Parts: sequence; C-alpha cells; structure tokens
Amino acid sequence: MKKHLSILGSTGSIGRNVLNIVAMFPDRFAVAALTAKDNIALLAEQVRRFHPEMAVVYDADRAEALRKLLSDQPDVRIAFGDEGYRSAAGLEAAHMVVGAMMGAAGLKPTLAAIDAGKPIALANKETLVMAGELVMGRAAEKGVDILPVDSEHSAIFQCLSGQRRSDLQKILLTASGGPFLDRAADEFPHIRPEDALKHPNWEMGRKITIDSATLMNKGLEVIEARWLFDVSRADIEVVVHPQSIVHSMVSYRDGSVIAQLGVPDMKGAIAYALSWPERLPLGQPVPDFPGLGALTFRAPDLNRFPCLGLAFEACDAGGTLPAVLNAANEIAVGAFLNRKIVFPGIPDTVRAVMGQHTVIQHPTLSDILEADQWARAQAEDYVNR
Ligand SMILES: NC(=O)C1=CN([C@@H]2O[C@H](COP(=O)(O)OP(=O)(O)OC[C@H]3O[C@@H](n4cnc5c(N)ncnc54)[C@H](OP(=O)(O)O)[C@@H]3O)[C@@H](O)[C@H]2O)C=CC1
Ligand SMILES: CC(=O)[C@@H](O)[C@H](O)COP(=O)(O)O
Ligand SMILES: [Mn+2]
Repeated sequence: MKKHLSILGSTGSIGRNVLNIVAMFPDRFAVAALTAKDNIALLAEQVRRFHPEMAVVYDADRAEALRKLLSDQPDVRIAFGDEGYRSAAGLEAAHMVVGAMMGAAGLKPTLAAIDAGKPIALANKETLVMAGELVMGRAAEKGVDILPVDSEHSAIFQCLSGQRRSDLQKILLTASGGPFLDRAADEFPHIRPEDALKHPNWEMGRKITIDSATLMNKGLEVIEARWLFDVSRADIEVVVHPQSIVHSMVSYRDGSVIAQLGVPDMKGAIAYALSWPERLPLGQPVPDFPGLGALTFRAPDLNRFPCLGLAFEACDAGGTLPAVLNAANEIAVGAFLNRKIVFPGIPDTVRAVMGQHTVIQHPTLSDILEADQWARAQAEDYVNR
C-alpha cells in the first residue's frame, strides 16, 4: 500500500525535497495534502503534478487566487488559515504528516497531527523548541512516532538505534560553524544579509540559513535534541565540524563513539524519516573520503556567536523561555534580512527580550502562545527603537 503524505510547507526547501522523493518512488508514496503560505503559483504546480485531496494556504484571498489557478481541478479541496492547516494535518487519507513549515507556525498543525494519531516526519524544529514538553508528552500519550528530519537528529536517532539507553554518555551534535566561522568579531557589524545567506554546505530556506550563520540553529537543535531524545542539556555537546560530513555522533560509557556520515544533502534524512526502518535506494554518493583528505573538529566560540549561549540559557531555564528565545529570534532574523538591524543585533534583540520575561514552568499551549506573542511584540519594539 502506498504511504499517503500530508506535507505541511510543501513549497519550501524541505517540502520540495520531500516531493522529489515522492516522485522518485511513486509506488511507495502518494500525496494527501499540500500546504504553503504565499507561494500559490508553485503550490498550484505541485497540485497538478501530485494530485492531493486538499491544498491549504494562509488566508482567504490566497485561497481564492489558488482556486482560480486550479479552476480545472474541481476535486481538490482548497482551505486556508489555522483551520485549514489543522485539517490537512489530520486528514483521514494521510498515513504520515511531514512538518516542514518554517517557524512557530508549525506548532498547532503538529499538535493536530498528534491528536489525529498520525506519525510525523518532523523538520520544523521550532515546534519542539517552543513546546517540547507538551508535544512529546502528547505524542507519548497517543502513541505517535515523531521521526526526526533535521539532519543531526536523524543522525543521532540512527546512532542510538539498537543501543541501550543506560549505556549512553553524550550526544555530540555537529555544527558547520556557518559562513563566519573564521570571521573576526569586529567585522560582524558589517555582515550583509547576502553574505549570511551563503551557507558553506547546505541549500536551505532563508530563516534557517541565517540561524546557521549566528549559530542559533545549533542552539535550537540542542533544545530539539533535549526533547526528542529525552536527555538533559548537559548530555549534549556541540562540536564544530566545518565539512558537514559527520551529521552527529553519540558516545557510550565504554568510550565508543558511533557516528552517522553522508554527503550534505537533506534527501537522506528526509527519506529515512519517510521509510523508517527501511532505507530507500536513493542513489546518493558516498562521501569521497580520499578527496576530502581530513575531517576536522573544534569547540564553538560562544563569544563571537552569543546566540548559542542564549539558547543554552533558555534550555536550562525551560518553561516558556525557549518559546521566547524562538519568537524574538524570528523577529530579529526578519529585521536583519530587511536591513533594519545589523548582524550582532540578532543576539542583542534575543537577549533583551529574554531578560524581560517571567518564565512559566510546565506551560500549557495557551501559556506558550501568549509567551510567543509577547516576545514578538517586545522584539518588534526593540528592533524599531
Ligand atoms: N531546509 C533545510 O535543509 C532544513 C530545514 N529544517 C527546518 O525545516 C523547516 C522548514 O525549513 P525550510 O524548508 O528551509 O524553509 P522554507 O522557508 O524554504 O519553507 C518554509 C515552508 O513553510 C511555509 N510557511 C512559511 N511560513 C508559514 C506560515 N506562517 N504559515 C504556514 N506556512 C508557512 C512556506 O510557504 P511559502 O513558500 O508559501 O512561503 C514554505 O512552504 C524549518 O523549521 C527549518 O528549521 C531543518 C533541517 C534542514
Ligand atoms: C541540514 C540541516 O540539518 C541544517 O540544520 C544544518 O545543520 C545547518 O547547518 P549548521 O547549522 O550546522 O551550519
Ligand atoms: Mn540541522
């Protein structure tokens, strides 16, 4: 039987890669629902090619425009907004939901997928950063599998497989270090968005690419790993590995280290989440080890990359603070991309907003959504001050 996917964020970098895999394996996968925010032209193209039952966009105007583009496809249900995304996530026909939206928008549809009992291939790390305790708790209650798509978390998942949890020593989370790994601190105020959008190894959406450049991506991934694998922050060490060939490692109490390696291409991690525990014949090359010559490792520099330290702080404090970190970061990244603030303004904004927050422990969904909204407003004030 074909596995039908509801792909939330199908027009993005991850979403397009998921559809490439669906196209490569038409006997295994089909599409139940596709969602986007603004990009109705690409969404319409995807609908024509993959024939989902449902397509969802951000608001009524975009839904109307999509309906016009797809006037010759009367069988496709078109919906919009929170309700539409929730319906796509819980669609009867879907065997699995792919969480590939950008940012905090991914949280509510992920919860809807869990409530509907759908296994989730999760790329949207912000969901676990904001609400890891709630999401993992609800998934456990419902017996829903959350399969990591994020490359490091897919690697860790693979390195943990078949091992005893009581033997685990540390998760070694690798970071490329981004485009400014060797840039002097006094040059940071002059970094332009177009420089920060040039990731050395990965082709990704704009927001995550800026997060990689500030190392906030690694901070978000520490919080993601904390919840996904039920470990404490002290059990996770960030190791800078500029080649992005070792996708992450796990060390055990006998001193053994198990690593997962591969070329930096998200197809591997995505396909593994879609087909786990089977591996698909992707035709991916094995890294050219003689050509690479050396794989190198070093410690992260928290002075030049304060976002990583802020994420450690949020992870340690827990409660609503990670949601505040995430929301302030989303606003700050947007402001940097719009040239309203300089590159070091990103950690400055996040620090200022975190400093004003009163943390609520074991937050409910409404506590988290309120903290998110509060932090966005504070961050807007800060970047516009
Ligand atoms: N790209 C990668 O290689 C990796 C990404 N991730 C994570 O996966 C997620 C997606 O990343 P990526 O594919 O790069 O992002 P993109 O920006 O390329 O795509 C984001 C997708 O989400 C949609 N979207 C954006 N905002 C909203 C919103 N407010 N409501 C509904 N839909 C929305 C976009 O629609 P539209 O196109 O219409 O704007 C698009 O389909 C992120 O959480 C990222 O951290 C994790 C590991 C690797
Ligand atoms: C592909 C992927 O998973 C990204 O999250 C990637 O890890 C970004 O690279 P760095 O954050 O290590 O630069
Ligand atoms: Mn990653």
